[in-house]
Amino acid sequence: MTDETLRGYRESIDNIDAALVLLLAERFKVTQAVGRYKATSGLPPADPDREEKQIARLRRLAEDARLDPDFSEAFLRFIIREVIRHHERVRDGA
Ligand SMILES: C=C(O[C@@H]1C=C(C(=O)O)C=C[C@H]1O)C(=O)O
Repeated sequence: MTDETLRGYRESIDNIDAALVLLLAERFKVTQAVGRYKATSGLPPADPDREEKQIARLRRLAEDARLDPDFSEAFLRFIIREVIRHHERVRDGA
């Protein structure tokens, strides 16, 4: 690999990281709206059935994309944990 090749790879990594942050920001925008809806409707912050369906779907997608499904599951669970924390805060009026 040359320095020029490395520079090109890193340019791509920078773009991908930027896309990931923008996608996450959009996801949290939507989940915060869901949190407000749940709080006003008396629904619980977490929905384990929905989570398991999402995780199973993501694992299948990861396998198709040749990405480690365990890593994908851990990543999604990390995000969902943060979403539920937000929902609890909204429910508690914090
Ligand atoms: C966003 C929701 O709330 C929680 C967060 C989820 C997520 O981030 O994917 C999924 C289920 C819920 O535990 C939801 O119920 O749809």
